[in-house]
Amino acid sequence: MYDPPEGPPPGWRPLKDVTFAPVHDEHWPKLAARGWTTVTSAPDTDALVTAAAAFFAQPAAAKEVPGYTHIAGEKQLLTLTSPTQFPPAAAIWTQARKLLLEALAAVERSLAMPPGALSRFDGTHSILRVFDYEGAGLVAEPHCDLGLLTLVVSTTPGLEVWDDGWVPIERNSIAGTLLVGTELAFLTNGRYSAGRHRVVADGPRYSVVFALRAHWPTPIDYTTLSTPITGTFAGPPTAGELAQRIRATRYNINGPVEGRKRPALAQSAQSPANLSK
Ligand SMILES: O=C(O)CCC(=O)C(=O)O
Ligand SMILES: [Fe+2]
Repeated sequence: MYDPPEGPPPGWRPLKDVTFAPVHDEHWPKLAARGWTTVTSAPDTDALVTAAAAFFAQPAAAKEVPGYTHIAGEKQLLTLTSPTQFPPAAAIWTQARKLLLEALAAVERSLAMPPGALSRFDGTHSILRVFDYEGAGLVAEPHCDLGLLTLVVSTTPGLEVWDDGWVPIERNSIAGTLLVGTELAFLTNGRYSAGRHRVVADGPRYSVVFALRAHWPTPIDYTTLSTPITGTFAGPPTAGELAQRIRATRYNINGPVEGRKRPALAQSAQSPANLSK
């Protein structure tokens, strides 16, 4: 069988070398090529996990709060849309957001974008999720995240990332994993790939997932995003319209199981070129 060559199409300029302290220099290029890399330091989530475990251990009636979901046999999760919604999460929210904004600044430098070209999408649409996985086996199906960048920190290995095969990235003791979301793949005109991942659990596992998502009202300035490295591109006028186009091509992996029986959506449906139409 013929395997197409790896790498950008002819004529694309290479990304600039950048240094981002929490990622080993030799690991950084994986972020663009595959959409994931490991970080050597991440916020300490112990206190948040302890508080969340106490919350999850309560009877169902006590958990009827906004953002709580239970998928029987698979997981319980708490989705926070602001840092004050669950006070034990406030410090992690601040630290994770800072780490991801710094990573985004490194992405800007690697693409010869002016400072702020991507980090200006920061706003009030980011989320923090705490998961209590109770099932075994595949507890989060393969997917790419919606947003700009995601940080995953867990108590037990389980996250797997795609690299021509599933890589159980948390089996080596790592501080956390950085994932590229579909919004960032689009805003870099595909120079950063969205990181495909899934969760395979072999016992109880807690994870803290901070997803930096583009602020919906922010206009997308294609002149600033188009550089000699990204090339020229165009698409929806605002981050909100971009998010809606991405959502229209996918389903929520943390939703009810019945809604997830559809075959995995073709990656092409989410390619930057398709989203710009
Ligand atoms: O729990 C995890 O490690 C990852 C969960 C995930 O991929 C997601 O919620 O998008
Ligand atoms: Fe995810």
